[in-house]
Amino acid sequence: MKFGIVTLFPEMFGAITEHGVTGRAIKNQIVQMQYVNPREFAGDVHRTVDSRPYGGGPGMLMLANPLLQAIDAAKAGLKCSDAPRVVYVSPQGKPFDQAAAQEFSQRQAIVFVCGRYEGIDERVIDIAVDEEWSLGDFVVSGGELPVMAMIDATVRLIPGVLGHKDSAAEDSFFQGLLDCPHYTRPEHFAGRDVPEVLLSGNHALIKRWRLKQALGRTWQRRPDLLERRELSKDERKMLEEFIQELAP
Ligand SMILES: CN(C)c1cccc(CNc2ccc(C(N)=O)cn2)c1
Repeated sequence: MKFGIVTLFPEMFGAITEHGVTGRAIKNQIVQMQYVNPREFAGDVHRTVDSRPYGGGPGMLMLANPLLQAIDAAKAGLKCSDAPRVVYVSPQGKPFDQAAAQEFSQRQAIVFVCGRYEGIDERVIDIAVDEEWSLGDFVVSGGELPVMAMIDATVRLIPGVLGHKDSAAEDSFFQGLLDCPHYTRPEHFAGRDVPEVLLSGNHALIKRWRLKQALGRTWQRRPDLLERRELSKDERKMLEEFIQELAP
């Protein structure tokens, strides 16, 4: 999978290209990253990429012309048979979630546009942006960090990227639930023991316990996620049991 990144700060992306699962995916050439800096297309001697907003207001906006040229260069640079879709990441976008990461991971390529300042001239969105996505309802200084998070969430779902093939599949967000509690050695720590079932070696029981914990936690912390998820008869029974066990 290829990513074309339009950004004023390409060096920020070292955070995902030099480390961990994403770094290994790039080293193994499962993933390719290319960068285009709008400053390369700034016409004037000062290489200006921002300008004050018409109508007044605080802050600056990214100029359309350098951005549009950078987006075109990024699309061309990916050399994809199907033109890659251009994704602009901003607080005004559609909420990104695991399902979106799953869908992104099946694409051949994506061009991400990282806004800075107070955003970009709207005509760039009208002319060149195919999709607008948001990492959540908050503002950071630039689109780079949200884009890196989206790329990380996407890349780990590409087959062959994660060592233990089940790791991603077991990501409980896969089943629309929060994750269950996890334990590792030592068995006894700070006067707290690992739940017996996890030491039993009974994989059916362990699987059931984990699903029950995931259902219970989701019910406790994120009831909104439960609303969006059909529960099977057995899952409903497990959730009832979990609630019973809370306040016997
Ligand atoms: C209107 N405005 C402030 C703005 C507009 C566009 C880009 C930026 C750059 N900052 C970002 C980008 C994305 C997100 C997110 N939630 O995905 C948060 N912050 C800011």
